[in-house]
Amino acid sequence: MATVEASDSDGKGQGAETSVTYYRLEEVAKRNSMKEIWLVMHGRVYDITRFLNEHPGGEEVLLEQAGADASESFEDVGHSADAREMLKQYYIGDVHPNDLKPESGSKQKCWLCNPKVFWKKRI
Ligand code: HEM
Repeated sequence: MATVEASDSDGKGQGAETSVTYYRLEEVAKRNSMKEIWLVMHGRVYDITRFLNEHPGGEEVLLEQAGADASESFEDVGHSADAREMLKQYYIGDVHPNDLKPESGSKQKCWLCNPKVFWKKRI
């Protein structure tokens, strides 16, 4: 785990300072039980231990994703704006930059599916 001070200010002491804690994926992977459950979603780490019993979709689906990247499953369900808002209260930090991989489902991923990029590549 590493904590880095990030600042929105112009360096003159103005603006809100925030500190981000970075977690390695191997650290997240250890939190995979009912006792402690963390998830990664879109590069962010969430400690959802206290949410387990409250999840409207049940605890089983969360346990299946425990300690792993649940971005795709979360999006597949088509969670509401309320659900996305709820996420904030469980946020504990970001995935360490060295462990970040390109988001699956990104527009860049499938150039064949994107006519503009497809034609560019052919020329
Ligand atoms: C901390 C992360 C999550 C939060 C805050 C959350 C929140 C919610 C909420 C509020 C609902 C009610 C429906 C809605 O408002 O969209 C819901 C339903 C559901 N969630 Fe999640 N969820 C989370 C993660 C997940 C994950 C990782 C899965 C993985 C499969 C999942 C699967 C489901 C399912 C299957 C339903 C039921 C959908 C239905 O009955 O139509 N959720 N969740």
